[in-house]
Amino acid sequence: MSNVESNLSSSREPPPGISGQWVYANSGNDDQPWLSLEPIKYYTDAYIIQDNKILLGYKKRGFGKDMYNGFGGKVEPGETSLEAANRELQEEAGIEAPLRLAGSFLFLNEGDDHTFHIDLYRADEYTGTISETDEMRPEWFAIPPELATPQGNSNSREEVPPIPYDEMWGTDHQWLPFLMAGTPFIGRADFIKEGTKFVPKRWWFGTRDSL
Ligand SMILES: CNc1ncnc2c1ncn2[C@@H]1O[C@H](COP(=O)(O)OP(=O)(O)OP(=O)(O)O)[C@@H](O)[C@H]1O
Repeated sequence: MSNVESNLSSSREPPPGISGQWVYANSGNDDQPWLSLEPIKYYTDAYIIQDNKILLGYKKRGFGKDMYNGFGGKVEPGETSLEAANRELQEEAGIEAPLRLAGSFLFLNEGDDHTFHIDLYRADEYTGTISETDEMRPEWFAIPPELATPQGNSNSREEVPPIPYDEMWGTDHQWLPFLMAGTPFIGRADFIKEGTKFVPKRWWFGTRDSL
């Protein structure tokens, strides 16, 4: 096998920390070394999808400040990941929803003493009134036309802006389409910090037909 072929086939293999039967979906900066895995801390992010729109929150303080993200946070001791996702959705957006696991990924940031394991949840309905909190400002964005479904009311979709990927984590555009399509996914994203910015160093995502 030539070097080019062996690099290509190894970049399609799941990275350290990822196991199970996953089909390669995308990767980037495959020539970069992976960071070394650190002890894992568990986090959640939750997304509401309705009428071909997705609800994101603009983070007003703390980690990820000034970026749009799902509603979520740390899994506290004694909680399951799903319990944490429900609690954080209530705390940060003021709503309740029948969240379902959509995928997960590992996030490493150079120099950090831990690896983030982030479970991503989705619900297609919610109860309560979406409310701005100290931490998050909720806003609706349009699902891209290729992922929009006929069930949704597309008129309201046209009244909101497209997903603001340039104000989100640098690898979100690699996996958020899987969450919106309902395709289970897993992955890993390593970042380096340049000044105050987090820059993707290397990433890999895989999918499968069902969880
Ligand atoms: C590529 N990297 C990433 N991509 C997408 N989302 C990421 C992320 N890295 C962290 N996140 C999310 O950012 C929130 C931080 O949580 P954070 O606010 O610190 O937690 P929590 O609310 O428990 O904290 P406080 O109680 O306020 O300290 C939490 O939803 C977590 O999933």
